[in-house]
Amino acid sequence: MRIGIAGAGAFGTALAVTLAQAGQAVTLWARDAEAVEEMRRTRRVARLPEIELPEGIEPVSELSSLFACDTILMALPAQATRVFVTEHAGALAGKVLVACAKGIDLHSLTGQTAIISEAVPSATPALLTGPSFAADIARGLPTALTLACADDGCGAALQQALSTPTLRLYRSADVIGAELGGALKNVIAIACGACIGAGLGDSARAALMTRGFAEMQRLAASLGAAPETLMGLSGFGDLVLTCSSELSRNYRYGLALGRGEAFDSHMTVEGAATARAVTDLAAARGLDLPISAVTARMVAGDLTPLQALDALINRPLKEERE
Ligand SMILES: NC(=O)C1=CN([C@@H]2O[C@H](COP(=O)(O)OP(=O)(O)OC[C@H]3O[C@@H](n4cnc5c(N)ncnc54)[C@H](O)[C@@H]3O)[C@@H](O)[C@H]2O)C=CC1
Ligand SMILES: O=C(CO)COP(=O)(O)O
Repeated sequence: MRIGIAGAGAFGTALAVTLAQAGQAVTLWARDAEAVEEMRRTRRVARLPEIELPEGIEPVSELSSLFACDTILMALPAQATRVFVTEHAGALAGKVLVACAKGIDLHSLTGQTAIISEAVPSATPALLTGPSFAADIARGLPTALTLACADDGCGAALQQALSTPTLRLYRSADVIGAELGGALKNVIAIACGACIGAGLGDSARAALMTRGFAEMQRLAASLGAAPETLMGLSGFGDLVLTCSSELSRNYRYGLALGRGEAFDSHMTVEGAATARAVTDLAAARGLDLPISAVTARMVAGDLTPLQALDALINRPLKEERE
């Protein structure tokens, strides 16, 4: 298996580092030729400046080098994947394409693997997701993720090839469930950050995580996910990590909203677009997802965190299981 990674941001680089340290040769592609030249010279990447790139990583800016690989990990931001795979559908034909982004595409309202399948029908789509910060993976801290693939043989081969001494992969055939868990938890993480940033307390955050998880389960079930997948690493596991750590950009973005502060617009915050996508999906399916809905309105600047709280806490009382 010849592994290429599209996107030399934090996550793409972290995966390249752990794979190279485990002895794999990795082609790491970035679109910016100058940045790649700098990576070659310094063996460092801007998004993970404290990490030295091992020898096994070849940074490239030529797409032909990336397309020479048979297995490509797609580590671009979620909203960039559709354009990339559509533009390069011919070169990607027949390849194994592993989606690593966590977000719902705003244009199609589908997950990353559906975008891949639509643009490149002959590719085999898979998904790598679960609780992990790029910095932890790159530093060699222990991490467990989900490798989801509808094709069992391909899933097993990817599980073997992408596991390293510090990165343990569990296999799943429920691609839809795994990708929804990873995408939807980012929306709830923004809500939790806003809650803490606005000084509403840890009890309110626990309520948001729990009721937010109920929303994730509701939407995922309506889109065909297996309930147990949401209980695993890609759903519950990643929700816990992202809603409770200031290493999360989604959580930090929420904190800034809660405090009324500005946030770095160059930072990848997947939950912002996905909150809008979730609102559209919920409307189309007649689902009530109040936390996701007020989060989308906070992101759009239509509600302050305190107005969002007001909207949530004054809803009609109901049974917990509803
Ligand atoms: N950073 C983390 O800890 C983790 C990130 N992820 C997921 O990985 C995905 C990527 O995140 P990061 O690497 O952290 O983001 P990042 O912001 O560090 O890197 C994204 C990279 O993609 C490049 N890029 C953006 N648009 C592009 C386009 N149209 N064509 C080509 N390149 C483009 C950027 O220049 C940048 O190098 C996100 O969906 C995120 O949720 C998943 C697990 C952990
Ligand atoms: O997905 C992640 C952790 O599993 C990374 O979270 P952020 O994108 O919020 O930084």
